[in-house]
Amino acid sequence: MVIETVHLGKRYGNLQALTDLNLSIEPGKVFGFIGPNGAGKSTTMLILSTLLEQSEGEAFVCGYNVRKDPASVRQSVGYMPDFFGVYDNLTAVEYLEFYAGAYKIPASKRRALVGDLLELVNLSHKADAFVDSLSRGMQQRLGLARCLVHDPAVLILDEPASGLDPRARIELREILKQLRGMGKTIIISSHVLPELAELCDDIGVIEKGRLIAYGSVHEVSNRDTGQSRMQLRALRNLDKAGLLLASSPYVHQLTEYMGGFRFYFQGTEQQKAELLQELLDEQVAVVYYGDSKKDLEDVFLAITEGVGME
Ligand SMILES: Nc1ncnc2c1ncn2[C@@H]1O[C@H](COP(=O)(O)OP(=O)(O)OP(=O)(O)O)[C@@H](O)[C@H]1O
Repeated sequence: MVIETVHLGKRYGNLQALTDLNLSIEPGKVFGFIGPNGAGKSTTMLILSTLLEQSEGEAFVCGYNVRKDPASVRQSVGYMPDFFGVYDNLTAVEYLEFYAGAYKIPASKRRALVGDLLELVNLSHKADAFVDSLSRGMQQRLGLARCLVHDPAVLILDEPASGLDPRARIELREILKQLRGMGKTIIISSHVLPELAELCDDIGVIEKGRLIAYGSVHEVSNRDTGQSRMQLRALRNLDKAGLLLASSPYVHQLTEYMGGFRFYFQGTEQQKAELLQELLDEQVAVVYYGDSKKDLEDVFLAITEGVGME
């Protein structure tokens, strides 16, 4: 395991911000940490980055104990806080060279390293721009480059997509996919699930300091309700599709939606595949048949509903 927490807990005075957190993240995986504001995501990430000491339990990064061997953990981790300041009067190159120096990268190697990093985060064209003149999306990407200067095995990214417009989010996601392809283990937090669904191997949902769901995106999405929200779009024979769906024992709460239907499917993957085959046999010109993405948000709301309310 690259990251492991064992009965991890954190108290701030009287407030128990994190309770009995047990996580195991394998090498090369992207783990999405989801929860509303104040759930304990940042607290966990700060502990794993050695910037905050836990009150209970243990945490390990690349086999190093965060409390006993923080220097080794820091060499293994690139941490991006949810808010970071950028310095005025520094260009993107100078900014990254400064951090490369802080990580004791030899001066002779810094220029080439910074060039590579800027290319990775699509900022080569802004190398000599002042950092405070960059857009929010570009600053986020520069922040990502900053936490890569020492080539860490693990990236811990606290809400990296917050405050970004859709295009900037997509750009960030593409870069994260590249980093995943390079074998990095990534923990990324968000208070919205759909944003992470595509990127993550596993997700954990945290609420009031407790992990309340943990597993693959698919497992967590279907866990609570035991059913998945589906969407069908078709070009022709929609009336036939409607009749077929309405008569299926697996389909519930069928509604028309954007040139097709939305419905809840209660059944196995095999039964899902058979239903699609029946639609095709009826000459329904299917252009989309799959999970209704937007609804992952509903799942999140359903899972977290009532947690922490006595
Ligand atoms: N330094 C601190 N002192 C006291 N309480 C704190 C401190 N930092 C965080 N908390 C509290 O601990 C709880 C967890 O906060 P945390 O920042 O870990 O949540 P989060 O899930 O990261 O939320 P956000 O998305 O808002 O950052 C919250 O109730 C918060 O108010």
